Amino acid sequence: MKRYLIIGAGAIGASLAAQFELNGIPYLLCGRGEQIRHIQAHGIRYVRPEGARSLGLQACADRSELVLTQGDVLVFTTKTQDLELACRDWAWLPVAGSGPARTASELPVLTPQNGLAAERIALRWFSQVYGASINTPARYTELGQIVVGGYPEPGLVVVGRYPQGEDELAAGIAADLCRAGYLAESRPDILRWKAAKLISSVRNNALDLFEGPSDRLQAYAAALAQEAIAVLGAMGISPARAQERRHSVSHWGIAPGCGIEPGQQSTWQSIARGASHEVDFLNGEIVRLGRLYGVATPFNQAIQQAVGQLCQPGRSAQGVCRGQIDQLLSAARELAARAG
Ligand SMILES: NC(=O)C1=CN([C@@H]2O[C@H](COP(=O)(O)OP(=O)(O)OC[C@H]3O[C@@H](n4cnc5c(N)ncnc54)[C@H](OP(=O)(O)O)[C@@H]3O)[C@@H](O)[C@H]2O)C=CC1
Ligand SMILES: CC(C)(CO)C(=O)C(=O)O
Repeated sequence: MKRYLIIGAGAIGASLAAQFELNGIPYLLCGRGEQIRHIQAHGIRYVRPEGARSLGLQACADRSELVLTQGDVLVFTTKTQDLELACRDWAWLPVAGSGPARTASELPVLTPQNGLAAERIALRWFSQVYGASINTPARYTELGQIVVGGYPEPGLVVVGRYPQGEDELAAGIAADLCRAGYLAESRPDILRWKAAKLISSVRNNALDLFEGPSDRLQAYAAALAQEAIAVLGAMGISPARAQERRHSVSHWGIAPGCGIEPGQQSTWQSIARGASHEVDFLNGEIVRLGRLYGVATPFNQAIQQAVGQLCQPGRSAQGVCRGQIDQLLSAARELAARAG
């Protein structure tokens, strides 16, 4: 029987676990630190637009106590910057039973991270990697509480074998996610779906940390997205269009007043908690790919650099650091002039 081992008890991991718990899908949430200890002791306060409830979750704080089985699917729900370490920690764990998998590296893994880097990272250790693009407004900023504002379904998910292909397992995972309440589907071209999500991540996430006149913020957002589109074009990737979804999603959105505020996406949340941020794998991924494919990316480079400088290690978790859009614009123009 299939069981989902969800590794990382943050916004995505704990909300997936909550949906699995509520809908009878076998899972175990494997986390670290005080968050998972708190979940083991008290469960979570799960806040949805319909209301908040206390929910006990199947949780594990120590993977050495765990027996992996042939039906396990590993779902890595760490931020991209933490994925390599998580893969190394899990790949060589033994798998019980007489099936084909002897170590976890032979079990399927699912990578719902934003960006394009996660699947490449996971493939170094795992032979069956399934990418996922997940659109779910989920918030983890308080110990023991997860808010998910997607309504009526918690979120939209596309799953596919990486680098491409559609198979029974991808279809089975999508079916389980549908049973868990998501609008989910499997597709043979997961890279195109992740590329489409990356455009919106580079447009919005890091810019949540900047303030200034809204027309300049909007113009900067458009420039970030244009660079991403140019880089993806140079790579020969045509991002998936919303109309390609098999489900109609026109009814779906973020419920007003649900506790998810505009401008507080996953990067903002990491910084609000004093945790490390993912910008080097979002805007930084566009910069890296731009360097590989010969596309200038001064706007993404300037924001990656500015966030890196704003969020030096060891900073306090009190208050989210803010940059000024005008300074960011000047830095991007200078980089563009230098690039010629
Ligand atoms: N939040 C959102 O609304 C959305 C997020 N995403 C994407 O999903 C991914 C996850 O984001 P999100 O859930 O917000 O991130 P969070 O920071 O909320 O959660 C990640 C969790 O993983 C834990 N973790 C890190 N390394 C390990 C490890 N080795 N073993 C066990 N646990 C570990 C972290 O612990 P610790 O707190 O100790 O660091 C943290 O609790 C990102 O790629 C993000 O871009 C996609 C769509 C929406
Ligand atoms: C915009 C959002 C909430 C969509 O899922 C997201 O991906 C993030 O916060 O990084």
